[in-house]
Amino acid sequence: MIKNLYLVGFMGVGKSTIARALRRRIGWELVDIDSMIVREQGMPVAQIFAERGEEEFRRIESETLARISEGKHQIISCGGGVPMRQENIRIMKENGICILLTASPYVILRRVEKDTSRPLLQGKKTIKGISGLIRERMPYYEKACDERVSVNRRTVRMVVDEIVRRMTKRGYVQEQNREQSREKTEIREPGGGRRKDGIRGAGAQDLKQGQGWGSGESRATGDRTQKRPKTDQRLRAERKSKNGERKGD
Ligand SMILES: Nc1ncnc2c1ncn2[C@@H]1O[C@H](COP(=O)(O)OP(=O)(O)O)[C@@H](O)[C@H]1O
Ligand SMILES: O=C(O)C1=C[C@@H](OP(=O)(O)O)[C@@H](O)[C@H](O)C1
Ligand SMILES: [Mg+2]
Repeated sequence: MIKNLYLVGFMGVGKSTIARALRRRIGWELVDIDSMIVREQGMPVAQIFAERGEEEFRRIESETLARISEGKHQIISCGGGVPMRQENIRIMKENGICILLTASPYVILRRVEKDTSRPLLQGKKTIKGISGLIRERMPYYEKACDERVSVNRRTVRMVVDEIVRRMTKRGYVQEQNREQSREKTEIREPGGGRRKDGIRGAGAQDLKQGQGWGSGESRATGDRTQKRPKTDQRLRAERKSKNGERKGD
């Protein structure tokens, strides 16, 4: 049995969001390395970069990764820079499976353009800037990962389904009753509001069910909001998207 599941990939690809949704689905502990660093250091990532420098952030990041990797059955959301150190790759390989989430520069740009918490993206929020950074990092990401999953044109639920499918195929988790497990993957926000990017409240840190919130994540194509189709239509669409992925990824 594997110990941990590590999510890696470029900034804004959705590692933290997917990790939270996966926790509901497979019931493992959730550890977001950046959140843990922020909590333990008592300041945001951007402030650590500004006051202590990137090297110090990387040292803390590696130390945190090593420490949490001693635990088991954890979904570990890594910061986008984790695979840049060979030592970090070694730790992940020794302690679990590493899944790389990928997205086009366009999707990344849309997700990070209003965000100010990622210091390495300041002044680089253009297709050219993001493409350049992705190109530099991709060899390290490839080296670290055991599986890669595209998030382009996929909702949080679709990405989670795909990861669970891969984990099940490898015998690392047992697939639960699909509809039951979906309940756990519902992502809600107060008032049931629908976000512009087509997912519901996936950015919220502390999501709880049963608080009179909206009825779950909407299905989206190309991150655009759509009315949620009926179940059999939904399953057909999902199968179609999986076929598309096999051809395209
Ligand atoms: N599948 C998705 N569809 C649409 N938006 C998403 C999806 N996954 C994540 N997001 C949004 O993208 C942004 C970045 O996600 P986040 O989980 O913080 O990325 P990372 O941890 O990889 O940097 C957040 O606003 C999040 O809500
Ligand atoms: O790619 C990187 O070097 C970084 C990614 C960030 O995390 P996310 O990938 O969750 O945005 C955060 O760790 C820090 O800003 C550095
Ligand atoms: Mg994150």
